[in-house]
Order: sequence, then C-alpha cells, then structure tokens
Amino acid sequence: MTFTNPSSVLIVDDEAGIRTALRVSFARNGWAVETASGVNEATQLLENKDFQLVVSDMRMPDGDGLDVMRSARKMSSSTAVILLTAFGNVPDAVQAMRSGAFDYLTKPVSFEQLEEAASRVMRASAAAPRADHSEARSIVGRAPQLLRSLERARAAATTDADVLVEAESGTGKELLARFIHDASDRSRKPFIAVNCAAVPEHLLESELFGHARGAFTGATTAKAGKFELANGGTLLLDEIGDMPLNLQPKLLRALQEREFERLGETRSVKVDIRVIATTNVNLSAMVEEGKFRSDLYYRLAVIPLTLPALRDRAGDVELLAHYFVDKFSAKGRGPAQRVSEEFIERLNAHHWPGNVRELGNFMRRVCSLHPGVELDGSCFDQEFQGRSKVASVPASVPMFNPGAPIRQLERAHLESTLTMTQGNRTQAAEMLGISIRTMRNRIREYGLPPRRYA
Ligand SMILES: Nc1ncnc2c1ncn2[C@@H]1O[C@H](COP(=O)(O)OP(=O)(O)OP(=O)(O)O)[C@@H](O)[C@H]1O
Repeated sequence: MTFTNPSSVLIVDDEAGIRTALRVSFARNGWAVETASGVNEATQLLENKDFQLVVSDMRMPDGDGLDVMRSARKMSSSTAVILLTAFGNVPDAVQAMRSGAFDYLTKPVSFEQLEEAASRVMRASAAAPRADHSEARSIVGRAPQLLRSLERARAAATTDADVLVEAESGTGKELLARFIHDASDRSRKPFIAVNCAAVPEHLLESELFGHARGAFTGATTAKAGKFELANGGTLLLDEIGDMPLNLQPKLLRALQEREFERLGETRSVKVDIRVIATTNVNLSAMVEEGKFRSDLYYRLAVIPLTLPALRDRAGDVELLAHYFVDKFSAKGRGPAQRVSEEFIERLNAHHWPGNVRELGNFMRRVCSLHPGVELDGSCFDQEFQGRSKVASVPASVPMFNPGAPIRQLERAHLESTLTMTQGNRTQAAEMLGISIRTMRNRIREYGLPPRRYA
C-alpha cells in the first residue's frame, strides 16, 4: 500500500484534551493530523486511509494500543506506531516493542519528547518510504545511543553502500545487519552470513567464492560460494578481523568489482550484493599493525556504524530483562513471571562485559532455574554465587576499582573466569555470554598466556 499523504499522523487517545494538544503541536510541523477517541474509531480510519505514523494511548475503554497497532499493521506494514504507556509500566512497553512498536513513551508525555520521536519517524520514512518498521521488534532498547545507531542504520538501509559495524561482542551486530537487510530494497532476497572466524582458514576462500569440481582434494562437485548465494541480497561477513591476510586482496577485488572467480576456475562471476561486515576487534589498530589491509578497511567502511555497550545504555538493562523474562518464562503458559525491583537493581549494578548476549544467557538460566516465582535478589545472588564461589580472582586485579579502564576490567574478568573454568575456553565463553571465537580473539588481543588457557 502506498501513502496518500507523505506526512499523515493519526492520534488515538480517549482524552479529548490530549488529542487537541497533540493535533495543534503536530500540525505546526506541517503534518496532516487526524484523531480518534478509541480503538474502533481508529480502526475505521486506518481501513480507509494510510498513515505514516500512529501515536496511540495504551489503555483505552474499548481496547488497547496493541489493538490499534495490529489494525495499522494489517493495513500497511510501513506505518510506524508510537505507544504511550502509563508511567513505570515496563511490561507494557516490552510487549509494545516486541509487537513491533517503533517507540514508546511514558505518560505524562512531554511534547518535546513526543515531537522528537515523531520527527524521527518522519525523517526515516522520508528516507525509506518502503521500510517496514516491524523489523524493530527484535532490537529491544530505547537508550539514546542505541536509537541513534538504529537511525543511522535505517538511513544506511536506503542506500546500497557497504557497511562496517564495529562494536563489542554481544551488542547485537548481527541483529543490526539483519535489521538493515530487512529495511532495504533487498529484503525479499537472500541474507547470507559467513562467520570468518568459524570457517577453517584453508576452506574460507571456497566458502566465500565457491569452487570448481576437482579444485582441491574432496571437491567432488562444483559449488557456489556465499557471494553467489547472496546474489540480489545481503552478505554478512561476521568477524571480518579474522580474514586471513592472503585472502584480503581477492576480497578487496570482489568488493570493488562485484566480480570474482570460483576457486579452480578462470571464468568470472558477477554479483549484485550489499556487504555488511562486523567486527569486535579494533580493525584500525590491526591496520596499523599490518594485520589488515588499509585499502580493504576503507572499502568496507563506506558507512561505519557502531552499537553501544550495554553499560552505556541507561535503562535498557531493565527493559531487556523484562523482554527476556517474557521470552524465556511465559512461552504462552499463564501470566509473565514477575520481577522484583531488587532483582533489577542487582542487574543494573552488574557490568555485563558480554553485553546483551550475556544478559540474555543469564536471564535464560534464572528463568529456567526459578520457574513461576517472582525473581528477587536471592535468585540473582544464587546464580552469581554459583559462579563466583569457585572463582579465585587474583588479588592484584582491580576488579571493582571505580575509574579503572574498562579494558583492564574486561581483561581481569576474562582472566578470572578462565581461572575458574581451569582454562576451559568454551565453558568460560558460555559463562560470559560471548562466542568461543570472541573468546579466542580476546585471549589473543589481551595477550593472555596461550598454554594456560589452551
Ligand atoms: N537489542 C537487543 N534486543 C534483543 N536481543 C538482543 C539485542 N541485542 C542483542 N540481542 C541478542 O543477543 C545475542 C547476541 O547478539 P548478536 O549475535 O547480534 O551480537 P554480536 O554483536 O553479533 O555478537 P558477537 O560479536 O559475539 O558475534 C543474540 O541472541 C541477540 O538476539
């Protein structure tokens, strides 16, 4: 469905005063504004007209904001929805984000805040008229740094330029890559991911570019590589820092020319793809050390993006905790598990070096070990004591020394976890909520003694 008016907004609220105030405020921006006093009236309007944005109250006498959102989605997947929830009603907000709301704001709403959120939708829609805002559902969070990254990603999605996402492990880089793909013109075409660190070095070239029959021992049939499989769509090169130096020139040419040869063939293959690369190691430092080609780095980073670490996303730990409780405990069986303030305080006080992945793994464990009960401080302590009892943190480690550089803390945290698991990297990676390849990278990056942690 196409928009009949590029800047039309529907306001849904049962309070006439709020409808009028918002109408006046939005109209000042030149937007065409309509209002509805409840879910039924809103549904009728949505059936007859396309809106770019719907701003809806959550609780209304004839239904709730999620009903309005469902009606909006049914008519047009491009309509963004901002929900207004009662103060402190985090479960509502989580439900809203999961169902695909573009944003939510807590009442009483400040007009500046609402106008800012609405303007963001208008800017994004102007840039990406076909973007489907429902893809925002899996990226939970509303910290300003995260929203800024999403806004940049949404803008990147409207172009065909290659993207480099540089961020810490577990912050959602792969999620962001899918978000860009889903919001782009390529969304109906393949999204193919290759983890450069997980594929053995000698197989990476054929994995990426394919091979001819008989190109090497064991190549009994010809095979297309990921570049070909992604044709028309998006290719994610995860952990690009692990790309072997000897393969980098071929990758550079494939990026520049969109053309390459399968291993063992001379015929060139042409593809039409967008490449998104991600890394959690400092690529520019690798360039300086001669471990990564600078021309390749600049070619990949046409649009550089970052994602904030969880410790820099004030308020998001709580939002994510509710999201994970909802995801891991409810599973359609009865009401969602309750979470105490004490539990949230404990979560907030912890620094999460493994970011959202670590928090998600922790919440999964807590939900499965404490089913059906309200999660409180003792649930948190039990799970953490389970880890720290056996941990012997070296006395010299500045673990909780305020002001110590984050990298120093991270190194110490890794080291003590590895000590706890007696050098078992897989187990340590799982506890920290990071992937085994990230663990390997970190051990290398921090120069932790290899034999001790082999
Ligand atoms: N904002 C978020 N909302 C919901 N889930 C999230 C969010 N960010 C990350 N996750 C979840 O956390 C896990 C890690 O995310 P992802 O794999 O995208 O991170 P990454 O930065 O690519 O990690 P790595 O560098 O270790 O590969 C996934 O299960 C993902 O679904």
